[in-house]
Amino acid sequence: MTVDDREETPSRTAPEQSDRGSTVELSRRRLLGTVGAAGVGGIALGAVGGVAGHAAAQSEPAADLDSVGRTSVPFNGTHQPGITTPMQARGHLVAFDLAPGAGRKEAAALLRRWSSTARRLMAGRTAADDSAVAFDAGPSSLTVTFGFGRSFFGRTGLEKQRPFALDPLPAFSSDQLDAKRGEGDLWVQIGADDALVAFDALRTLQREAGDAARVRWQMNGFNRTPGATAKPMTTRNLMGQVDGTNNPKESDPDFQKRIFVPASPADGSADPAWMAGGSYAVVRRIRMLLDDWEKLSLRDQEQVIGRKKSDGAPLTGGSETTEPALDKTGPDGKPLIAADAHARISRPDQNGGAAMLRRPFSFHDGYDEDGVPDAGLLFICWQADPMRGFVPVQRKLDRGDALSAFIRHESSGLFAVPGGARSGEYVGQRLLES
Ligand SMILES: C=CC1=C(C)c2cc3[nH]c(cc4nc(cc5[nH]c(cc1n2)c(C)c5CCC(=O)O)C(CCC(=O)O)=C4C)c(C)c3C=C
Ligand SMILES: [Fe+2]
Repeated sequence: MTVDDREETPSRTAPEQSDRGSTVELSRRRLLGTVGAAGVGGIALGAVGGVAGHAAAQSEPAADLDSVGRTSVPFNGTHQPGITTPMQARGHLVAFDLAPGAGRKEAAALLRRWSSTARRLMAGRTAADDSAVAFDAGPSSLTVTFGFGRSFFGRTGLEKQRPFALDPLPAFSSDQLDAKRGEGDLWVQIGADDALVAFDALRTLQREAGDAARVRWQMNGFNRTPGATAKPMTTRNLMGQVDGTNNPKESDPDFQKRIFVPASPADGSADPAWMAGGSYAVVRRIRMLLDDWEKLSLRDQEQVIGRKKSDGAPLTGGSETTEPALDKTGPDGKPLIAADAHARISRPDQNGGAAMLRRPFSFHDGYDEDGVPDAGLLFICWQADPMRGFVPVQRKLDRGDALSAFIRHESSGLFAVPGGARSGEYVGQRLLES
C-alpha cells in the first residue's frame, strides 16, 4: 500500500532556492490536481484521505505569508529532510516506544500515517480537523525526520534487518546518562522557523501515534531565527561561541560518502539495502555548566575552544573561515591553539579522518532550585557510520578535551534514519515491507 502523494510538491522550495515574491506559488501539478477544483487561498478541498483512514479535508497554505512562512522544504527526496536543511529556529525531538502488543503491522501503519501527515504539514496544508495552532503561518520550513532505534527491530521481528551500525555506542568515562531520556524504538526530529508550526507538528504526530506507540522522552530546542542577521551567519550556542564553522559542506567531494549511506550499498556492505540514502543520527543532551563557564575570562574561554568568541576565527589569526595554523607558537613557545583545545582535537585530521555533520539545537528547560540553568546543547550529528564519525571523536574528547569541565552528557540516542520517501512511498517502507 502506498501513501497518497498527490500533494508532494511544495509551495516553495528551500530558502536558497526561493524567490521573494509575496504570493504563494502553486505548482502546475497542484493547480491541475487539486486547486482547480476548489480555488486558491485557504479553501478546503474536500476529502483527500486514502491513508489509513485519514480523510480530513485539506486546504492550501495561507495566502498572506511573508518569506519565513512561505518557505517550504520538500518531503520526498533521496534523503529525508532535516539533515542538510539549513538549521531552523525551533526544534522538537521526540522518541516513542511501540505499545505492548504493537508489532510490524502497527509500525507500518503508523509510519504510513506519519509520512502522509508530515508531507501535508511540510507543504503548509492544514486539515479541517487540525487544531488551528499552525493556521496563518504557512510551512515555515517545517521538516519532519523519522528514525529507528535498536530496540525497534526486536519489537517488530525485523532483527535480521537491523544494521550493525546500531550496535550500542561505547560508554565514555564522562557520561552521566539518564536511560529514561535516551534511545527509544522510534525517533522523530521536527524543525521549523515558526514555534507554533513546530509545536503543531509535534502534537499532531503524537496524537496520530494513537494506540500504536507512546512517548518515551521529548526535548525542545532553538536556534537563531533566520533573517535576524543581515546576511546568513553561523549560529551561536549558549556559551556564546560561533558553533558550526567547520562542518562538512555539501560541496565537499566526500560529503555524500561521509554523511549518507550510498544509494546502492555495494555488495558486502555492512548496511542493509533499506538504508540506501539514509544516515545515522547520534543525539546527546549535553548540559552546559554555565555558572562555571561564565567565571572564566574571555581569554581562557577562547583557549578552551581554540577560536575567538567575537567572530569564531582561529586563535592563530584570520577570519572565521581561515584554516587554523595548528603549529604556530606564541612568544612563550607554546602553541597558540592549545593541545587540548576542543576545535583542535575534534578535527578529522586528528581522528583518522572521522567526520560528522553537526546540526544541533540549544535548549533551556528553566532553572533548578539553586538557580542553576538547565541549559545546553541538543547535540545531533549525522554520519554514514557512527564508528567513523561520532565514536572516535567522542573517544578523543573524553580523554582530554578542555571543554569537558564545562559540559555534562546527560542522555544519548542512536538512530537509523532511512533514505527519503519516494513519490507514493512512506518513510521506512523498504524496511517494513521487505
Ligand atoms: C563528539 C563530537 C562532538 C561533541 C560531543 C561536541 C560538543 C560540543 N562542541 C561545542 C562547541 C564547538 N565545537 C566546535 C567544533 C567541533 N566540534 C566537533 C565535535 C563535537 N563537539 C567537531 C567535529 C568540530 C569541528 C572540528 C573541526 O573540524 O575544526 C566549535 C568550533 C567551531 C566549529 O567548527 O563549529 C565549537 C565552538 C560545544 C559547546 C559542545 C557541547 C556542548
Ligand atoms: Fe564541538
